[in-house]
Amino acid sequence: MSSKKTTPLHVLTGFLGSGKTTILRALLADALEPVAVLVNEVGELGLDHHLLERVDEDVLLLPGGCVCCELRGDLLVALDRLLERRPARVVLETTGLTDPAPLLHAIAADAGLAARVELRGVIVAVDCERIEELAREQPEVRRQLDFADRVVLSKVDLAPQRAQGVRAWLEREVPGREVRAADRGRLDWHWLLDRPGFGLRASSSVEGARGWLWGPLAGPAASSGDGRADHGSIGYTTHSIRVDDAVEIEAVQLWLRLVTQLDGPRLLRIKALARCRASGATYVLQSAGASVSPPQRLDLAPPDLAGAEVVVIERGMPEGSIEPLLRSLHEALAGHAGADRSP
Ligand SMILES: Nc1nc2c(ncn2[C@@H]2O[C@H](COP(=O)(O)OP(=O)(O)OP(=O)(O)O)[C@@H](O)[C@H]2O)c(=O)[nH]1
Repeated sequence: MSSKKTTPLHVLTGFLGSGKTTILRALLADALEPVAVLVNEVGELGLDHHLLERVDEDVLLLPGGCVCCELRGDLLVALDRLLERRPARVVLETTGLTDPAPLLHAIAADAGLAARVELRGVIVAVDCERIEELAREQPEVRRQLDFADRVVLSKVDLAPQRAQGVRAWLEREVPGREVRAADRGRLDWHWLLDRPGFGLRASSSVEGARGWLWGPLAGPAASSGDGRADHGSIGYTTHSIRVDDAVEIEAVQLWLRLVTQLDGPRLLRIKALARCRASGATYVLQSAGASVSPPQRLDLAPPDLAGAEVVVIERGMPEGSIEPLLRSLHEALAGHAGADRSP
């Protein structure tokens, strides 16, 4: 075991909308030590750092792709930059579509980085309401669970009767994982962060990780031999929209409810930051599949946001459906609630 001082690095993953940012926001609010954060987002418009409500040099954003494939080089540079600030620990929040294997390999294979960080394991956020359906339909979910050291159950308050069943399901599907429930993001940080990871499959940090990363990989989204996640074959598409004028929050929220009723399973994630026309306040509007969250008012609003920024992540929508969907979004942003989606 090395005696050099290394910085604990925690990988926080989980499917789109599973509660990663909520956990991280609670952690940052409670942390008694300097925690640096790297947030990777699929969409080109990075919104998550606003949701963390902490915008400073200890929070770095990596938007526009996945660190497990197209942004791997950027990941290493960004981690290097964060480590320069000598944080007590670093948390990497992946996108919801990340395959942990090539990501962990990229970290372990970079000799400079591997000498400076101690991989403390993979934390997977699991949406209690949706996990079983997601595991059937979205190949990344199984991969993320396969690599989990600790599983955090989120949204237990929305589905308290499901929590016990989800625990039993996890024990059947990925036996031996440590599982705890979060209370709207909050949980025992000592349990989450201070205990060493990779304990289930290997003996110690990076070297140990290397062994199991290159062992046989299970699951339908297995990476290619060179460690690249093939997002192409399970493709997703992102659409980013900006408007300069403030919006009617109710109209956009209604649009969100309508489109997710129609196309929930294919509309993997929609997130909007929007300035309210009536009050001038900034709101986050969002959905994950067919599940729409209530509008959330941001205390720390981005000063340069005059109108709205929206990211739509979809998988498998026919081309002929996208154009009317985006047109109806523009109409909702302009204030026409329930806008017609027909081509
Ligand atoms: N009621 C309730 N809502 C939650 C809980 N955890 C997360 N949410 C809500 O679920 C939605 C998605 O949560 P996020 O934390 O943004 O999920 P995420 O995994 O970071 O999403 P992506 O970064 O887009 O993949 C938000 O509206 C959250 O407020 C919870 O424990 N209870």
